[in-house]
Amino acid sequence: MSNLTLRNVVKRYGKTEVVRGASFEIAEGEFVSLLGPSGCGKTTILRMVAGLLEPSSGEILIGSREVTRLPPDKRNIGLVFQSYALFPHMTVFDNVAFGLRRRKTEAAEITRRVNEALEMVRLSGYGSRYPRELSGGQQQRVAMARAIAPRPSVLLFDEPLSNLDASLRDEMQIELKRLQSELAITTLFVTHDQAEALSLSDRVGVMYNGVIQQLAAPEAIYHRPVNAFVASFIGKPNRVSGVMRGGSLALGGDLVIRAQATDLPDGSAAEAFIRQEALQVHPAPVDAALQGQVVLRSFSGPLVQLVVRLANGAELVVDVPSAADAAALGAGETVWLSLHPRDVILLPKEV
Ligand SMILES: Nc1ncnc2c1ncn2[C@@H]1O[C@H](COP(=O)(O)OP(=O)(O)OP(=O)(O)O)[C@@H](O)[C@H]1O
Repeated sequence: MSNLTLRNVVKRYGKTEVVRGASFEIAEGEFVSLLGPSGCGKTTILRMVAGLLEPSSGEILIGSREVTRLPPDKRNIGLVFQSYALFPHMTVFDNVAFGLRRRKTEAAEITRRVNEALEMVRLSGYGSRYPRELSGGQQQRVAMARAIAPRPSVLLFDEPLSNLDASLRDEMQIELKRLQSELAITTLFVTHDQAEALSLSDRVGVMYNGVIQQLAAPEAIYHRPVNAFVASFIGKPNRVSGVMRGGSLALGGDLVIRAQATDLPDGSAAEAFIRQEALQVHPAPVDAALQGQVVLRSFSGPLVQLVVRLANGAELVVDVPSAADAAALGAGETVWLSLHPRDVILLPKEV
């Protein structure tokens, strides 16, 4: 086991920088996800760590060993891809044994480690099957067993669950979390699925445009985003613009959003990001609430979603638990929205 360090890693194609100076460290046993929209550069980072792509500049270290220009098989990493990439003509046992045989591990030790790895992914007894005789989820577990059997220093996952259907993906997420915490292997996980990244990771790096915008614990990413990209990418919150007046955001008319202490100067343009679950709906006026009108109501089972239009034309989406009184409100009704100042994320307006 080792930590993984990237120092100012850049990848350039022609004049385009697709990774612009990535610097971060993953501690021993830590699980870090890179999360971002398609094309942001997350897979490129993973492939450089794996040794499948050479950085244009910068350094990659596993433990204290510099591996920047070493081939993949000299890095002691385990790789799991979206496509499983199992060898179709080999049994499950031989697939899992592959890395160990390449290292000339002794036969008895191979058998022991393959069985141990298959047990860890709950596939004991499947050793003599071929990949085509397994479900997608089982094949992905074989791929995981193959990655962990040689006891790598670092595990790399490239969207490993995105080929699985939704219920299997949830199940595999729990499996993966269990496996990683049992093995405590340093892990870099690439995904575009924010729920997956938030629920699995010790820290999440949100990427956009070749830059890691914020690398922090899931709660910090969700509640204390550092910029508008992170705030709007995670959870798709409501977003309203205004001007700072006495520590609150004035939206125009007499609409004001109170926030917690902020260092944004009075008179500056700012945006408030408000999660849909942070707003409370009232059928009658309450203190410091925003008055509006319900323009849309949709029922989704556990939640009713209301779209409320404020006097300035801004529309806010509110999630109301189905069992709450406010869930009975319908289009056309006048409502008041309240929220706690701590639930308002205020950021300077980006131009
Ligand atoms: N060989 C290449 N030549 C030129 N540009 C490339 C090459 N490979 C990747 N890119 C570009 O690098 C950028 C980052 O790609 P990357 O695969 O890392 O994105 P990603 O965030 O993993 O997206 P996805 O989730 O779609 O895989 C993209 O804009 C892509 O078009």
